[in-house]
Amino acid sequence: MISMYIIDEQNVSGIIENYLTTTKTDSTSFYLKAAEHLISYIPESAQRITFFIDGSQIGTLGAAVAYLLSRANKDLILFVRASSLTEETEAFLQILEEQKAHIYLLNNVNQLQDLHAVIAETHLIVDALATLPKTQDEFLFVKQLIQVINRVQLETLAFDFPFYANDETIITATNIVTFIAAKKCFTNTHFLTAFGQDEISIESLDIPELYYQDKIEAQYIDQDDISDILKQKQWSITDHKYKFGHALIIAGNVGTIGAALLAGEAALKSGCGLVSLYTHPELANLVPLRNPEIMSHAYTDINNLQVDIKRASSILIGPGLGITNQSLALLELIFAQATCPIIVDADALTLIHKQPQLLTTFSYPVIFTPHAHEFARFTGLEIDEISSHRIDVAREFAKKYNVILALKGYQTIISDGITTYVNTTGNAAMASAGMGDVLAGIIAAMTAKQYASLEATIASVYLHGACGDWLSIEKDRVLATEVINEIPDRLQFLY
Ligand SMILES: NC(=O)C1=CN([C@@H]2O[C@H](COP(=O)(O)OP(=O)(O)OC[C@H]3O[C@@H](n4cnc5c(N)ncnc54)[C@H](OP(=O)(O)O)[C@@H]3O)[C@@H](O)[C@H]2O)[C@@H](O)CC1
Ligand SMILES: Nc1ncnc2c1ncn2[C@@H]1O[C@H](COP(=O)(O)OP(=O)(O)O)[C@@H](O)[C@H]1O
Repeated sequence: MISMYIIDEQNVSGIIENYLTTTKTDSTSFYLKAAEHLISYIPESAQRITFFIDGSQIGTLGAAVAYLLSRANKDLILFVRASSLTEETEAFLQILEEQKAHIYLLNNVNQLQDLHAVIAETHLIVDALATLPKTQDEFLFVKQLIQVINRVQLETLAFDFPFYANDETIITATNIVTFIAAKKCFTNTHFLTAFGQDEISIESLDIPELYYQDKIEAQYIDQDDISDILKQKQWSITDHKYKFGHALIIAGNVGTIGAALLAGEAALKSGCGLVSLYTHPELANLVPLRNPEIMSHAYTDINNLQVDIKRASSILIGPGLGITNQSLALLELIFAQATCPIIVDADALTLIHKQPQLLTTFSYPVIFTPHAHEFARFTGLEIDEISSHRIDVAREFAKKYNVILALKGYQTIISDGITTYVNTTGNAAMASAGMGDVLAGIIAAMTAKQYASLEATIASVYLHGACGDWLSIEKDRVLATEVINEIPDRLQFLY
């Protein structure tokens, strides 16, 4: 993990400025001290180095590193993209100019034609750009600049984050050193596809958390967080099954009874005391043949269902349920009568979209677990919009509907609208049918065991991914049932 906290990349300059002003730190000394650390990221073998800097504080860090490198007799070319520079950058550039570094002001598209040839002669690119384009002209300029830089295919060190024009046009950095904390752009799907966490190092710049705590957008979940959550519940040798909670699951249909079984089995393996499954009338009798621990009923048995709704300590609705009027009626019944946390997954997410008034009436915790496609269907947002702003869209949705949202995928985002978490477990070997049904079953168990809903969701998402990571050490593909069987061991390990 690179850092626990995630901040917006556009806040870094302000945080540095505020820190320098508040602490009355001498800014030149600050940048030079930071540059002394940063210089260790420059390979010894790179003799000719191209810098791209701008008017941001990141640009100043670039200029400070260039200044130190010029004293080490490196050959430097600096391209400066800015209408105004910080005082410190101006001062560093003045010295660099005196020391015969090549400095070019980069403000004209025509200059880009010759840029490729100039950069190609060097051994390393340092991307110290951080000011995102504000106008269409700037955007077009930056886009072309990035394309030229990427075409050279040189080793590229990015300061803070690889500079980007949009999701498709990002500097293809080979190394990233990020400042203060991790950056929000790192959680976007395009970035996650382009860069691995291994390529990212962090330098705190010795700025204490106090100076950015109000800018924290999200935090990565780590193993210690999960252990702390799990340890909140200690079980006694005299406990009976009701102490471990009763999960009520409404799931499955003709052709998708598997989803219901996966959720039910996952709930049991996650330590739930009892699981009651309500499913399609033709399938209810088949459930015990596969899993005798699960109590199964037809979802048309409304009298029994109403009793179980009152007895349940968590209710999961949706996996494989089907998008039918019957399912919608069940959803309405649950929302009307529940007194415990509800997990809304899969088809129930699609159905609830048709009855949004349900989301204005509940008084118990509600947990939504959409994948990106289900989330797009619900919100009307484009998949691209979701992929580019995963933290923002998850937080805003959770806040708007007063629910806990787990936006699934690589690095699942979990938010209650106030605090947002980014999961650090799970991998593409888990991209197989029924994997989300298993997660829903784990969350049903954790909430049934009376963990607070947000903490139950975080712990479940982490545990689910940890099972997948463990299994994928020896396998390229991981099945949903394999994850279920791994749950008890991983759970014990995390305790
Ligand atoms: N054994 C069983 O009984 C099983 C039963 N199941 C049950 O089936 C029901 C339907 O669930 P479902 O998610 O497959 O279909 P649905 O919501 O219509 O989405 C379809 C489109 O969404 C997309 N997409 C899909 N996943 C995505 C992702 N992770 N992240 C992003 N996008 C994703 C993809 O579109 P694409 O990206 O290819 O354009 C795809 O074409 C549900 O009740 C479930 O519980 C399944 O769990 C399987 C095992
Ligand atoms: N590439 C991936 N990296 C990490 N986790 C993944 C990846 N692909 C899928 N998963 C996880 O697997 C689960 C898939 O859920 P979902 O798409 O609802 O599956 P299904 O509908 O088949 O049950 C989610 O928890 C998701 O986070």
